[in-house]
Amino acid sequence: MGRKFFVGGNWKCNGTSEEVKKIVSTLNEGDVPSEDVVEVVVSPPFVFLTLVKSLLRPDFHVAAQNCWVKKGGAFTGEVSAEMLVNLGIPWVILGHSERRALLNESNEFVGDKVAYALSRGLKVIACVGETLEQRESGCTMDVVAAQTKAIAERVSDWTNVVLAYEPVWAIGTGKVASPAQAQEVHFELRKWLQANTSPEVAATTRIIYGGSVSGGNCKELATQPDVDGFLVGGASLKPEFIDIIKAATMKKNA
Ligand SMILES: O=C(CO)COP(=O)(O)O
Repeated sequence: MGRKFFVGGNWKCNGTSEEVKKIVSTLNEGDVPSEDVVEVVVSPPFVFLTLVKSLLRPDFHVAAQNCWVKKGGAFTGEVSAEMLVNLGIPWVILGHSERRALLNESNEFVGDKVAYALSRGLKVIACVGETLEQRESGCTMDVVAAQTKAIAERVSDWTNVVLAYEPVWAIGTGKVASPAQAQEVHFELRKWLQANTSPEVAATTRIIYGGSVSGGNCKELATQPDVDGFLVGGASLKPEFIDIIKAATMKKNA
């Protein structure tokens, strides 16, 4: 089906310029599979985007962690999709659960952002995921389907979308979803795409997992048939990010 393994590193709101340079130099020295096997994208805070882009090895790419929902203008504190394009930043993460929860980004707002960013030529890592309460009350699929639906209603071409399943209860908690739990939701999401977009979109869209991914648990997660890569938080700031990128070879051999 040709879904190239995808590993994203979400640095969140971390780092000084010295720390950022150190992380980049570790990444640049890392021995990882070729671009044919794995697509690697790192996402520093806005203020470090150009620094990282200028220092980072050419086979790794850069993502912003957010962008504004429409054309720039009188929106103090926001960064527009046009600005990212202007700086040559190819990717943006949208709909991260931290923004949904802390900044009240609704499904519709995230859907609008995804559509606008794509329309400007950005590639999008769109995040979905349920809270612990939602999982425990048995509505995981309802939640992630509603989040995905708000995107699907606004987007017809999924070529430049990577869907990140990030259960909120697994983010930054050290409580990783089991490979079976991740596979179950990824399988259901793919089924949802099949029914609500097209069989082709379902077969080709990468669905990546995020939530306490580490050098220790990445291999087993990577062997799951519907896990097409990872969105890594904490571990993406450490040398073990290289090991997580290498999990791509598990997929090839799986
Ligand atoms: O939110 C995440 C990536 O976007 C996951 O964060 P952690 O890997 O730190 O749990």
